[in-house]
Amino acid sequence: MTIPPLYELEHLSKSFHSDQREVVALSDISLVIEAGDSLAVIGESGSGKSTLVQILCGLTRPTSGEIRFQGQKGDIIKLTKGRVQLLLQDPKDSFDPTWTVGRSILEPLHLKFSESEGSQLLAEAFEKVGLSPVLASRRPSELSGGQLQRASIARALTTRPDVLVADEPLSSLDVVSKLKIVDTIQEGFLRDGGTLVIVSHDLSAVRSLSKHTAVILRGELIEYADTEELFESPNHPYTKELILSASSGWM
Ligand SMILES: Nc1ncnc2c1ncn2[C@@H]1O[C@H](COP(=O)(O)OP(=O)(O)OP(=O)(O)O)[C@@H](O)[C@H]1O
Repeated sequence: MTIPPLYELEHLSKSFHSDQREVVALSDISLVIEAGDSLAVIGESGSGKSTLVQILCGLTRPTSGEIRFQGQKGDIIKLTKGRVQLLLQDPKDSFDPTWTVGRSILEPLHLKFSESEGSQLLAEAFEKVGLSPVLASRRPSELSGGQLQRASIARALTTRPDVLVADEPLSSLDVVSKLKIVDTIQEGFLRDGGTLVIVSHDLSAVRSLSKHTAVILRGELIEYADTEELFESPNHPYTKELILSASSGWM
């Protein structure tokens, strides 16, 4: 028996209606993501990357076309229950401002782990992302943007998801923190067989993290390839431009 891919997207489109105008965010996207794959989604601002991520997490439904998770159609939230972690660009959104950061991280762990196992996982995760353990007893407003982003990555990894869907997770980080996070995702998640979908403008991070890269331009998937191949010999003129502008520091 063949195992179906983790995700299959077929002719998927998504439109929004705002001010009586139709905005086509995604148009006729077909894509397969296998378990254990790491896929980067790149493209300019407004091209539809976040919309794609939201669809993968079941937070938005496509207007037309189909999405299957492990061969099954239906409500993606139900189908992926507990197996997909979404990591957002703004880490503030994933923490309760009235709780300590540690409590926010420990709370979802109660379902799967004992209290001492939870504390152990929290300590390990903080160490992996390079955060001092004392920060766990602070509130989100007492951490810098970069520290909070690292805490949200620690939180995403402690729940041991099968799939990590990350929308611009590196944007508020300095170079050293960025390298640390890339390393943590590689060593603490991908090496254990996790599946990653990452949206990022940081093409060097994309290059080291992802096996495959999808390029989106105005809602269309214009190129999909093995990451190294795509960076070495991009096919589409837009991809060439994107890689050139990144290497000259414009992205
Ligand atoms: N809820 C919404 N209502 C109306 N239009 C929307 C909505 N969400 C997204 N859009 C529009 O859909 C298009 C794609 O947006 P999306 O956020 O997916 O792009 P993006 O590539 O993630 O951009 P960025 O890199 O700036 O985050 C844009 O034109 C955006 O204005």
